[in-house]
Amino acid sequence: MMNTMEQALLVKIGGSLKEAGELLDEISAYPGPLVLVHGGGPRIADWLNRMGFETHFHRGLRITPPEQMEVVEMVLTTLGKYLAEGLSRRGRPSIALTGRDAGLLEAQPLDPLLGRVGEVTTVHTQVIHKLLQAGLTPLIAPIGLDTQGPLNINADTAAGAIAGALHLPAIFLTDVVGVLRNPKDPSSRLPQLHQAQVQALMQEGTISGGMIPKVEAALNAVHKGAPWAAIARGAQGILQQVLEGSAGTRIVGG
Ligand SMILES: Nc1ncnc2c1ncn2[C@@H]1O[C@H](COP(=O)(O)OP(=O)(O)O)[C@@H](O)[C@H]1O
Ligand SMILES: CC(=O)N[C@@H](CCC(=O)OP(=O)(O)O)C(=O)O
Repeated sequence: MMNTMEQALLVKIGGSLKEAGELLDEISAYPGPLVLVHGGGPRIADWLNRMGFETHFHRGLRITPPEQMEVVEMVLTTLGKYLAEGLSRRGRPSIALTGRDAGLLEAQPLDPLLGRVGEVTTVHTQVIHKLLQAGLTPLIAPIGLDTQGPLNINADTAAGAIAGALHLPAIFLTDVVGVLRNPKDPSSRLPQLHQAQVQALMQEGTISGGMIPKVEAALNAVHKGAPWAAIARGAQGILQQVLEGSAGTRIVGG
């Protein structure tokens, strides 16, 4: 049987994670192949604010007027380069990509009312496989492409689509220990959820804000072919703990 620590994984790095150094130590030390997707919501908000733009969310998605898309793309691209450098320095050579590179993420607008917000329609997995074969870790920023140009894709949504296309387990690292029964009580972690339970928690409002795209992405990954998906807090030792089932919330099919 394959050693669990050599299991290939997709890991989504949440933009809410502030301790990037410790997290990069953890991710770079993982002994198996990794495909990484990163967010950057707080940094995007900061730059939009500095540029004098107002930002609004609808169900966890940033409404992105075309004139704000350039800022979103600049922030995510720069952040990807910074993270790739940090991982490479720690001994895991990594390449930062966006969906524009080699046509990686084909996308379509989600709803005209959300502006340049997109969803992934096709993941061109070949480029990911080629990088992995070359011993390089792909680190993907959630920018997709349609005929009009780049689209802002929620990083969880992008990670779910990519994990599904690659049939890889997905771990969404964020700033909470998992899905909480009471969002104010970190000891109320729900260890495992299936689709109907997730939907009930969304309907009653227990799952809200940025947790909505995360659970929806986890469900989508599982529907598209990922064996499972988990939501966990980015911390030292977390990947092993999630693989063992001792941390996070695991989302399963059915
Ligand atoms: N039921 C819930 N359990 C845990 N977190 C929740 C829940 N409902 C909403 N949240 C919120 O979701 C946040 C995580 O989403 P987000 O801030 O978008 O993270 P990231 O930037 O890592 O993608 C948590 O910090 C918490 O405020
Ligand atoms: C459409 C949409 O919401 N895009 C996100 C992309 C970044 C992201 O998802 O970052 P986190 O992982 O930090 O949330 C945004 O503009 O914030």
